[in-house]
Amino acid sequence: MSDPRYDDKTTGPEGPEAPLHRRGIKSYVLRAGRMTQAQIRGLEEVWPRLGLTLADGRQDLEALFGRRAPVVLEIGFGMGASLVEQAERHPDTDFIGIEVHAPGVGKLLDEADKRGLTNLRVYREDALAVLEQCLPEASLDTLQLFFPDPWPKKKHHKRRIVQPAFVELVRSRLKPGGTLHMATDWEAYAGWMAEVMQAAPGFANTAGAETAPYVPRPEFRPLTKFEARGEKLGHGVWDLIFRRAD
Ligand SMILES: C[S@@+](CC[C@H](N)C(=O)[O-])C[C@H]1O[C@@H](n2cnc3c(N)ncnc32)[C@H](O)[C@@H]1O
Repeated sequence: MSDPRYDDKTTGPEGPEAPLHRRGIKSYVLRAGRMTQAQIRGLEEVWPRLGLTLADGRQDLEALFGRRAPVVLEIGFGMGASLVEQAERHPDTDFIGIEVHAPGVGKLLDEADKRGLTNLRVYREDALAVLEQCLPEASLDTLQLFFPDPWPKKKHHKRRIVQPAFVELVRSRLKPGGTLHMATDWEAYAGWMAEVMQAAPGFANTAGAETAPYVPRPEFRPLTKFEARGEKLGHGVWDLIFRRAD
């Protein structure tokens, strides 16, 4: 069955000027799916320790992690393998993941527990609500958005998470000098991201003149499930890293 997030049969170019109807429009589709025992264990047994909800309200991140450390937020971590890998590789950095897909949240929690990670917390919520309601201004060192749903059809472009209002919200949650790192294997979405970012006030592109607006694939970004899937399909990959400049 075709999936509108990837089905680009009627795609056509559209600029980033399309308005963001943030209220009521979702950048995701909730899919039903069977859960493995490990995923259920993650959601039931590990969630009370590492899970966060909108009802927890605005966070004090130093109090949450019990220390002052750089904070990385990842939106849409999928099954979470790359986020777990990063948290394990960087014990001196704190990580927050947001994902709406329950099996992915369960899998991430199960893995985080098995590896004894203490520097990772998870929301199973819409990332826009978490950004607005739970994360303080100027609190993040990095925000990662890896392989977001491309929504290729023109009529679905309004469901793309990267929109002018979204990046304005992201900017407010980044510390000055903090970075927004996006990656996609959809060339048209990469161009859209670049246009949105170049028009967004208060950001500077970190790309050098040779590769701008993109940066070479950074070695520190672990291969994600969707990147591997795109590679098999022969897709290219585009990384964009913009710094909050003010
Ligand atoms: C194409 S998948 C990529 C997953 C992962 N980053 C990877 O590269 O393997 C995009 C993910 O973003 C999640 N997502 C989309 N919009 C979201 C939102 N507003 N809040 C939280 N998660 C979202 C979807 O549920 C989906 O799992």
